[in-house]
Amino acid sequence: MRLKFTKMHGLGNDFVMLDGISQRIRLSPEKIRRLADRHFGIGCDQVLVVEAPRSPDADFRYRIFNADGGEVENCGNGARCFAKFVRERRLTGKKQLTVETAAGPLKLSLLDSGEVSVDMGAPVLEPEQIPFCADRRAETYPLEVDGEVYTIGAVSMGNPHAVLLVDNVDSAPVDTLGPKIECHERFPQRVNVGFLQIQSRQKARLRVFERGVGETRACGTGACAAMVSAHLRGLVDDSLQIQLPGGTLTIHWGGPEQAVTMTGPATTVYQGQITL
Ligand SMILES: N[C@@H](CCC[C@H](N)C(=O)O)C(=O)O
Repeated sequence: MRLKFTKMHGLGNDFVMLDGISQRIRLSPEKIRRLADRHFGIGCDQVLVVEAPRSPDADFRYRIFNADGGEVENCGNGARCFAKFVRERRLTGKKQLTVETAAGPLKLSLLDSGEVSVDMGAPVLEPEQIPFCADRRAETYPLEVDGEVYTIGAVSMGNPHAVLLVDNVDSAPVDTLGPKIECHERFPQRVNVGFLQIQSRQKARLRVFERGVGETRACGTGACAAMVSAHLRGLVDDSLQIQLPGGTLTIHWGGPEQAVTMTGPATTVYQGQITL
């Protein structure tokens, strides 16, 4: 199978983008791993496949796969790259788009500044829907790892996130604690793990250990989940600049039941073809 692809990134969270409308794509988990492999393939955190929508209300559908080959529900940086990809590939001329994802429809706007703004929908906080094992919904939960108890927020942005507050993200135990929480038994579908440093009511820093990938340069849904968790704890205002290792996202959230909005860049790196 010969595939045309575009390599893109959102703040360094990188993607192999595939147009599944003008070419036939059949990807096994092994082929996804091959595409994502930084030594034997193209290299990326996620593979995103654009398809025709199933509903007449949507412009497109897309599917997201982690570098480990697993399909996931949602991807914030991928959503921004998708909006730019379909314009650059001339699949649409629209600047306002609705896309179907496994987590439900997303609404996206290509801004005159070149950035993309995404209505990420309302966060899900009910433990069983995250899914997270807890007796009842709470703003924070104690989570025991290797005999030590950490305080976490648990949020779904279509995909599951745990959020821990740290004094300084530079010294946070992302590589050691991240994988332990990712596979913690209380998260039956595993979880993305965010380490959040609050700097002021409008600014924060974040590192994310992503499910199925490891630490990434940025995580869009992770930034949204971090905003929700910090807001629920009363630590931040409705607009937050979140600085990730790869750059800054602006996140807006007005509180429970409201949609989270994420705004940031999407960058095309190169196009190519690969035979799988
Ligand atoms: N990088 C993404 C999230 C991708 C999926 C995640 N690893 C998961 O398993 O849920 C983002 O920008 O949101």
